[in-house]
Amino acid sequence: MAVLLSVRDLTVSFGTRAVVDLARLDLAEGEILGLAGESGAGKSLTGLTVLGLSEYAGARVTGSVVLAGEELVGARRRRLQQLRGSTMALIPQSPAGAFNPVLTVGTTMLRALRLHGDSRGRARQRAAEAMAKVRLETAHLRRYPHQLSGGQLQRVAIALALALGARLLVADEPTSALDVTVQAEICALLGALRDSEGVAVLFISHDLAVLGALCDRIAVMRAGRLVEQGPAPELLTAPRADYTRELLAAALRLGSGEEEADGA
Ligand SMILES: Nc1ncnc2c1ncn2[C@@H]1O[C@H](COP(=O)(O)OP(=O)(O)OP(=O)(O)O)[C@@H](O)[C@H]1O
Repeated sequence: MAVLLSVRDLTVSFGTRAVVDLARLDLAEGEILGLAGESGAGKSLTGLTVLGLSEYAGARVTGSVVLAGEELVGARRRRLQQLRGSTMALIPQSPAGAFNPVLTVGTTMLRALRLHGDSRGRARQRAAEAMAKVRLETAHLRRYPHQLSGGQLQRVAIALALALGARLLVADEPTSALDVTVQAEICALLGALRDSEGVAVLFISHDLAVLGALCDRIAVMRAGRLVEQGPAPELLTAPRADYTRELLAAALRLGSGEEEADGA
């Protein structure tokens, strides 16, 4: 499969402190790559940097991030704005904050599509098509964000990205605010969209069980650096790095602790 995203020698720094230092990370078209690691490992900043957003947080970025053949590090803000939506999109942890509360989600979607150059008719058609892809009725477009559940709103956020034509979704803990059943539904949806639409997903999570169920490959980060990466089943069953083994052991302990709590 063709490479969609190629990261090389990427550093992200605040002052003199480099919090991300990634030698090499690739993502193919139609691939789901999980980014794992404990809190503070630099996962979110890596995602934000791919989206061209970390400079807004005051970070300095060096190295190379090539998306669909185009260098993003040092690209003009206006160009990055165009690419966010048309080629790449953020699927946030809490989509409620990403939607304007006083507009119906349909109005938000139509405005975004019109901003990216669609006619009114084309925008309506695309919005309806995208809602079908995320398996939501178009009637939901007439609702306000607070009238939708967290899972439905997350689907609308994904629909908006698809309607705009995004090829890469950067999903930063997109299911951690949802209950377990809805979490599984959103993961299944992302897997289905990879298969049917060929979208690629950079899926950021500290939850190895979620990553194992969804991802084609997993990359493990620690203190800003890549510890190891590989196909998900191999990495989870035969990790090479001690740190990955520690993360897996911690996840297992957490899992068994939850079972005890459930059984109590
Ligand atoms: N705006 C900022 N200014 C200074 N340091 C920051 C800023 N944003 C993040 N950092 C630091 O960068 C490091 C990486 O943060 P990041 O949010 O990417 O970690 P993470 O792996 O996503 O963690 P979590 O799972 O808790 O979200 C942390 O040490 C954090 O304190």
